[in-house]
Amino acid sequence: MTTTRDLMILVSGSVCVSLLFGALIKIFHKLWWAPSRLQHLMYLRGFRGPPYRFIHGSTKDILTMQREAMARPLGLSHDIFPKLQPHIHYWSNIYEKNFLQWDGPQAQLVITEAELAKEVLNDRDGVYSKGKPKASMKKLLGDGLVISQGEKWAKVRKIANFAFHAESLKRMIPEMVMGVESMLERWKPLEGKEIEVYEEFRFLTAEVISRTAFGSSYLEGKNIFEMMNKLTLLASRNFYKQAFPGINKLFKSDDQIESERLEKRVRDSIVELIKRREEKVTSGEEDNFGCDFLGLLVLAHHDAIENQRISIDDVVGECKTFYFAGQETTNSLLAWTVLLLAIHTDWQEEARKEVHNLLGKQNPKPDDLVKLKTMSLIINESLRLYPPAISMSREAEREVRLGNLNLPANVKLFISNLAVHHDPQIWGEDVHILKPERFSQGVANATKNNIAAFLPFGLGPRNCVGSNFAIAEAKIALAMILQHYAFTLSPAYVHSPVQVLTIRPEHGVQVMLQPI
Ligand code: HEM
Repeated sequence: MTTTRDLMILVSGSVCVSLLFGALIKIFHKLWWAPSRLQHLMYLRGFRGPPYRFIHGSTKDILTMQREAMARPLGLSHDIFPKLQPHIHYWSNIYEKNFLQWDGPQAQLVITEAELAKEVLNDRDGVYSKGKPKASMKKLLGDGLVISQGEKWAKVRKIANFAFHAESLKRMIPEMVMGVESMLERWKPLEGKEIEVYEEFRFLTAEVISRTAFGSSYLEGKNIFEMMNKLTLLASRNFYKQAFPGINKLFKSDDQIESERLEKRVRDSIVELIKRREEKVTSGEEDNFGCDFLGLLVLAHHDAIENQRISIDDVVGECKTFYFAGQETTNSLLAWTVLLLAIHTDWQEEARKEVHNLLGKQNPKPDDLVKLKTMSLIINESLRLYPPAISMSREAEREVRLGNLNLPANVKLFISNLAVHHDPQIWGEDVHILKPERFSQGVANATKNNIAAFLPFGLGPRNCVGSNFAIAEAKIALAMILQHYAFTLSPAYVHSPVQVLTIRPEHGVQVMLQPI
């Protein structure tokens, strides 16, 4: 005879089975049915690319190709596109210049054509959003300016534009000069010897962003930078990792646990920084929060109008974003430019001549920077060959016509500016050769009026808010180095650009330093 207990077991058993069945159907739909159907639709619309593979999409192939490319020696060649984005180099050759790949179950149109990149980045109809960030990127950058969208983005972008506009930048120049002076002081014992500059520029760029944006020093923010550096490594290592839905919530990988721990510690340290700034006002030591970026953020956090206020987590997210974006990128630009000048000593001499004619032994002043024309050509060519940020991501919010393609809604877009910068059809057969003179008649002339052919700082409403800051810092550092030193490449240098979100020299950049 069936008891009530048996009945309950039967009912709860069937509920469990139907829940499990429902979950399986959902997973099957997400990981197989939806991508397969979308793939079919996109093939019919003329999109080509590697076929979708269960769960992983194209990511396993991408990781394999990247591993193989990293193992191939590069010599001293500047032909870095096949090394850093081997899958894009390969697939854009065998399919189409703009092809379809799969970031796990998500369709992703890879764009290597300048015209399409321009259309997406300019986003005249407001179709292309930044999309949902990967969890690891969110841990690194919070919901800061690089990631945020809509009103929240617009509010902070206004603050950042103000904090880094030309007049504010002028006030930052002396801090930049001071940072370079202390770096050159550190270099004195190494005169006539080998020096590794990537690490040197890490300290410099960290010191400069700390002083100019956060009113502190590298030493004060040291633990934040160290933790951000670890988070960067973890975010980069897990960029293409895919997991079965739900599994990553039940079983966290060591990297996830470590990222969560670091995320919390970074938050605590930044909240401390914010509190110290607030206390200066509450204790009467200062009558405002300050006019640097942190001061403006804290002010926005205390806005009298409630719906204008930004939360403490927003302030933390922006600080993380600027600690990262303000340091890693310029660090990379400086290291690659010094490498190029160490190899191409004729251009080093040209740049030094210009610096001597303009500045003699004086430190650069704000108005001098625009007059360093040869330096601008060299920096542009360095940014073309070794763009610190080699890609940009977007998502189509709705169905849209892109070039001659009909793009379905919710497809991700991956723009490879590295591919565009290394495209011989745009730059000519000497595309991999350092030729700063390409830019001598201006960027428009170098790109034959195709403005999206040169995208080191992006384009359109989401372009880089710190581009002038980065160029000013790079010019000051290079000018002051050239005033004091000549340098050649050390025999110890091994050319191995690697992507750890930005492009880094895997083994550093070693140069021999000769005082002049
Ligand atoms: C050589 C140095 C730099 C390079 C190559 C670079 C590159 C870029 C690129 C390509 C973008 C556009 C991303 C996209 O469209 O998705 C971007 C955005 C951004 N950059 Fe930079 N950047 C540099 C320096 C800096 C500095 C020094 C700062 C801060 C002081 C900064 C802060 C930002 C921020 C906050 C954004 C997001 C802007 C927005 O979405 O509104 N960058 N950067």
